[in-house]
Amino acid sequence: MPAPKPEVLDFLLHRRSRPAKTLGLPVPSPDQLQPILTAALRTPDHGKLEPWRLIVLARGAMGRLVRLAETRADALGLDDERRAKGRSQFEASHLAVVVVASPKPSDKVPAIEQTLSAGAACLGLLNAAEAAGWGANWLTGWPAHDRAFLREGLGLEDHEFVAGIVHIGTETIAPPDRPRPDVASLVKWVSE
Ligand SMILES: Cc1cc2nc3c(=O)[nH]c(=O)nc-3n(C[C@H](O)[C@H](O)[C@H](O)COP(=O)(O)O)c2cc1C
Repeated sequence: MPAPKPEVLDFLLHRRSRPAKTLGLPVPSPDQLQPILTAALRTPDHGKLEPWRLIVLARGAMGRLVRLAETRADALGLDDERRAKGRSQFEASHLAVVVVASPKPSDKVPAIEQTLSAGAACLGLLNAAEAAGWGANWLTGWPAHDRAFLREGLGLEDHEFVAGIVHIGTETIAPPDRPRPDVASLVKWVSE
């Protein structure tokens, strides 16, 4: 049995996101981000298909994405609230990592399992960022589901999609934790 790592278990018992709009400067440097990305991609992956890839959005990319979100909101006829939501995550962000689900053709590994692996990479990214002392938040929003935004803004191919846009930065305030699940009501033990 591997040696217990109580500090790691304690971390997992208390890990939490920080709202993207409360994340400020500084953000991780490329060198600081590298182990976080490496940890994120050390994710369970049935068949070693690597059905994901990452796009790091630096501050310089955000203005272009804000403008594209505006253009797409016009094209889609979105109301002011939806328009502002689509824009705001890029407006407020200094650094984000897009986890792109990039499914691979496989007779053995169903598409859903490849999607789950991409989701696991998102959680790995969140946890690694927090473990490294940063705040992070996993968002999507309508632009993450808009094919034109994905193609023009992020260069995704048509078979690819966004599993998550994980914003990373420095915590400025610590809002109260959200209520957590009642574990007993969600776990069933089966013994025979
Ligand atoms: C796939 C996915 C997409 C999400 N997209 C959004 C979003 O667009 N906007 C939002 O406010 N929260 C979104 N959330 C929820 C946030 O990540 C939220 O902060 C998170 O559930 C808090 O969880 P934690 O504190 O356990 O990390 C999303 C969560 C998941 C799993």
